[in-house]
Amino acid sequence: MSRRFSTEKGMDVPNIEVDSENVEYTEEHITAKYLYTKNQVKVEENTVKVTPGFHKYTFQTERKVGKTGVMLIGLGGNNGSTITAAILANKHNVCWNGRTGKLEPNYFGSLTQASTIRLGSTNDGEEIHVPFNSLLPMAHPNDFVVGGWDINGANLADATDRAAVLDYDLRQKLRPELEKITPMPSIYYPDFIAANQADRADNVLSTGSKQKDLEKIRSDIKEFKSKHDLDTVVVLWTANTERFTDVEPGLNMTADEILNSVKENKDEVSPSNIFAIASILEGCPYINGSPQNTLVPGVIELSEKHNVFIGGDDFKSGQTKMKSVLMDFLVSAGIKVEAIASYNHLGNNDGKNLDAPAQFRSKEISKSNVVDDMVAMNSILYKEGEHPDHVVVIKYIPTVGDSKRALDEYTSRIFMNGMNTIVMHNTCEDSLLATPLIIDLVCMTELMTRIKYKTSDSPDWQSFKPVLSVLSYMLKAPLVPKGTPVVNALMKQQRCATNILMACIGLNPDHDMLLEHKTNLPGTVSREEL
Ligand SMILES: NC(=O)c1ccc[n+]([C@@H]2O[C@H](COP(=O)([O-])OP(=O)(O)OC[C@H]3O[C@@H](n4cnc5c(N)ncnc54)[C@H](O)[C@@H]3O)[C@@H](O)[C@H]2O)c1
Ligand SMILES: O=P([O-])([O-])O[C@@H]1[C@@H](O)[C@H](O)[C@@H](O)[C@H](O)[C@@H]1O
Repeated sequence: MSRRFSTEKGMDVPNIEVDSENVEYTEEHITAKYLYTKNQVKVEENTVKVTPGFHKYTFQTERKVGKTGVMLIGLGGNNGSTITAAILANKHNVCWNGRTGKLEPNYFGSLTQASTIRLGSTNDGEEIHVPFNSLLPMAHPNDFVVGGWDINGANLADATDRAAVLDYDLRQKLRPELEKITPMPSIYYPDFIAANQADRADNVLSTGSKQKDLEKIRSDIKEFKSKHDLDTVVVLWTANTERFTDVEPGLNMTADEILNSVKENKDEVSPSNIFAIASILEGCPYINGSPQNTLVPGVIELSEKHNVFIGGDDFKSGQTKMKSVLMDFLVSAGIKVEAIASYNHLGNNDGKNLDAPAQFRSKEISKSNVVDDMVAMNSILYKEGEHPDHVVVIKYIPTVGDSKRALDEYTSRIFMNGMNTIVMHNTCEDSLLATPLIIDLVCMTELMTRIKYKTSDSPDWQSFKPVLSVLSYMLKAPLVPKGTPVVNALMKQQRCATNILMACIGLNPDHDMLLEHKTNLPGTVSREEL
């Protein structure tokens, strides 16, 4: 049985209050002492020695959610225009007539806005699940101030019509507000995106140098922040997929190198490199929603020097999201996936840009590496270096527009060398699946700017590491701090995010054991009595 907390419009989400001597609530902060348990493993020849570890943290979260701005690079694109329109529709509860009658706006598909977390159970066995965004004070998308840049100058009303993602009636109702929004001119270096995008580029900066481009973007961010009196600005790339840049000494291996490469106007510095640098220098978190390698070592070092969050790469919205669930299920079940044929066709401008080999290659990389961790976790099935055959195909078929058709075939070896084939057809409404992730990326990033921690070894408050790997759930190719394992399995990523939020209010992670229903549960003890 599970109680339903209504999150109907106008109803507040439940107020979570943790009753523990280890959690303190003040006007400004929630401060929680947390015992982090971690098994330390040591492999000695054929012996695996495991030592249960206990690590004391104190997390502190600022309760005041600041006024949050979102600056989208690619504001006029399918994702950019759709998220802007959807926020307006939700904020003003704009309903519209669809094929099936009156339709209401929602944030379905967003982890932070439409998922729940199991807190535990009551004494009479009632399971209590609460909205994800009720655990800690979080920004609400309705309150986002949205702006940004685009190499195309269409206003957002024309852009949503061009995208044709949202229903016509809704677009018409939102037109008066949307047409007031026009993207700021952006950086356009033709070599980085497909040549077929050239006819879109009518709203480009012409400062004459990459250094001046950097200075202009920095001033755009400054001006946006001050004009709207913002506490936090998150800059997010949802512009076209760029080709990969070279990564080499002297170019972008260190913060100084990449700053010098900008000054020296080097060809290999991409528009997205410049946006990332500008954001970091303005103290604004930068998120890469596309697959290109914007976050080169020099940009990462710059974020570490300035202690500014960065995250990426490539929204995990449909076909890859399904892959990161199916592969986890199959391999965890001891089923050896030996071939994955991953094809899709789409007809939006993203698909048009990906029709060019260099841009497709960026996407192929992010879509292919997603199985690596799941293969690596089962050496019974896969020998050292063994991988499933895995092909990724993307074709551009204008007729289908944003309604991407994904066709996947998983061929696996099963018991006694039988073979099993799973075929899936998944109509991924690309922008309607990706834009809730933009909300989650911004909400989680803004929250992380308000969380500090200290430990028994380091008594000074510090923030999480600048490479924000807690965002992995939303991303195909998660960027992680050096030396960190890359986790792509979707449920592990979701548990990671959920349990970090639970830890920030001093709660235990949900381990699914439900011993209370399998044994006679003993009374609770304090940690000291353990
Ligand atoms: N399901 C999804 O939609 C999904 C999933 C994962 C990743 N992505 C990535 O998100 C990005 C956007 O997807 P989309 O469907 O909105 O694409 P889109 O082509 O509709 O929008 C991209 C926008 O970026 C603009 N642009 C290109 N270069 C720019 C620059 N240098 N500065 C500013 N604007 C620039 C274009 O004019 C366009 O309006 C793509 O890179 C895509 O690969 C999308
Ligand atoms: O997230 P996902 O559905 O696996 O991947 C999608 C690709 O299949 C699609 O071809 C591309 O246009 C989108 O940008 C997105 O990356």
